Amino acid sequence: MRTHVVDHPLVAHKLTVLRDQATDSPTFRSLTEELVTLLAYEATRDVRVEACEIHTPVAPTTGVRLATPGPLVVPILRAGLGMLEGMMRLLPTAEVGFLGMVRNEETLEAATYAERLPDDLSGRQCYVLDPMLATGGTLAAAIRFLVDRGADHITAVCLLVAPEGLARLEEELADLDVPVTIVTSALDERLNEKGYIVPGLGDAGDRMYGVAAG
Ligand SMILES: O=P(O)(O)OC[C@H]1O[C@H](OP(=O)(O)OP(=O)(O)O)[C@H](O)[C@@H]1O
Ligand SMILES: O=c1cc[nH]c(=O)[nH]1
Ligand SMILES: [Mg+2]
Repeated sequence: MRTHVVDHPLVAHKLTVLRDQATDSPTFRSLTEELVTLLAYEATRDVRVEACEIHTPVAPTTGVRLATPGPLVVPILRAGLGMLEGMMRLLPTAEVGFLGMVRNEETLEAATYAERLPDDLSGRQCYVLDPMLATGGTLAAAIRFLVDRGADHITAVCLLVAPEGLARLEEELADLDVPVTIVTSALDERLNEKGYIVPGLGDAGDRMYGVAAG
């Protein structure tokens, strides 16, 4: 597994505003989109392309286009939904599949409550969107789900990751022979006793959409 922390002053600036508890929901949502577009530029460095012949108004030439089948973008509901538009700005022709997952805040175990994805992901490159990689339970389950369906290349885009979550992914996904890359704007210090990332930004879903029951 490879982890890439994007080192760019605009990423750091936007992340700082997201972390600030004084930032309101509309600002949080629009900054998330902007930040994800910057992360998406790095996350798509190895998006699959194929050669193609075209004619410019002046001469024939060889270029590249996205390979077929194209990438699948998978936001993890709820909070991953707030990252979708930022990603689609760079991959407007990508297909989108949805996974609804929630972490039990007592046990910290992840559960899947919704799934809307192609049945067969053979040969598909998948981009998973989830703002927070905390204990890693949610992302580990999501990645295994996609690989079990046939996905052969996984990139997860996360606003923030915790060292504990990265270690869990390394351990739980060690048996996969599919390349997994995590692209993030920061590797934070640790988790607190409630499984929240420190310093983090709080509950990403709540900050985007309001406090959810349960
Ligand atoms: O790494 P983990 O410890 O599994 O935690 C990370 C998960 O927690 C949050 O989702 P949450 O369960 O709060 O659902 P929500 O997006 O609906 O708020 C976050 O968006 C991740 O999906
Ligand atoms: O810090 C955290 C941890 C899990 N989920 C969040 O939204 N924030
Ligand atoms: Mg939440």
